[in-house]
Amino acid sequence: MMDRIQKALTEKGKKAFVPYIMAGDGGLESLKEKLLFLQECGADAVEIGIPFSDPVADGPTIQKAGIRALNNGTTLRKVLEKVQTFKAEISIPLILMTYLNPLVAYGIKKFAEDAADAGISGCIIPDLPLEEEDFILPALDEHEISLIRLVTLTTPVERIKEIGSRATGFIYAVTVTGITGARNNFSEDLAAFLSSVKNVSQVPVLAGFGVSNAEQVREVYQYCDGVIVGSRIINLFEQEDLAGIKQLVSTAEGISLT
Ligand SMILES: O=P(O)(O)OC[C@@H](O)[C@@H](O)c1c[nH]c2ccccc12
Repeated sequence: MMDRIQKALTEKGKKAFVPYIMAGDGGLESLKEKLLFLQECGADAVEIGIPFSDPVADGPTIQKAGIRALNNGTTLRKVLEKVQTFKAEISIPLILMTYLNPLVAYGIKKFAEDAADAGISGCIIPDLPLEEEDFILPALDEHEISLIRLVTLTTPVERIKEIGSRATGFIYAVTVTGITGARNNFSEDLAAFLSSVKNVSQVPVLAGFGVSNAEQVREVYQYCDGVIVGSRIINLFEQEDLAGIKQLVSTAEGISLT
């Protein structure tokens, strides 16, 4: 059965565009406004980052956004409380990106309950290994929150298969070796990598890390079902370039799935 995320990413028949924003960057008050704007631009889902003091996978742009958010007192609890107040106005799935530590500190069961209450559809937990999923999956399942799993260019084939068979929502294919942030070009192995992930996946495969302009979006669309753009979106919001965001998100329009 398709979950909410999978449905949202496929029902329009076009490639998916999923922006990432850091909750609390620019003040938690701006979160609603940003989400409504991205929804209006045609984003198919939004990934909301929870700021954390040791963000091991984050590049400079996301790290700085995280520091700004932490400095103005943003916490997982405040984000969930805030999103709960305007969830009725958001129709696209919201996916939380958080490291494990804030979840454990919050309490897994309580987190799943409060996230569901805030209308959250999925979670990305980059430092949760496949082998350790069991202590969190039952709580997420109970509240119909999908766990989004990551694969990278260095993930062994057997492991990609295992992830493909467990996948819910979408598979997050990391297109570079290293941290988030803009890149000039992708690995030569990108096409083969994304195709191999697609071959074993029942759910859409979205590529992210280093995708920062329309040309790169179109390039990765050749090999997968959608894209996630973080650092560039954060920069454009910082520059208050809303037209630039609108234009970038609309790259997906008219590019059909398959
Ligand atoms: O910023 P980029 O290069 O566009 O990549 C997306 C990324 O920022 C976002 O999905 C993300 C931010 N932090 C992460 C940590 C792990 C996995 C993914 C993420």
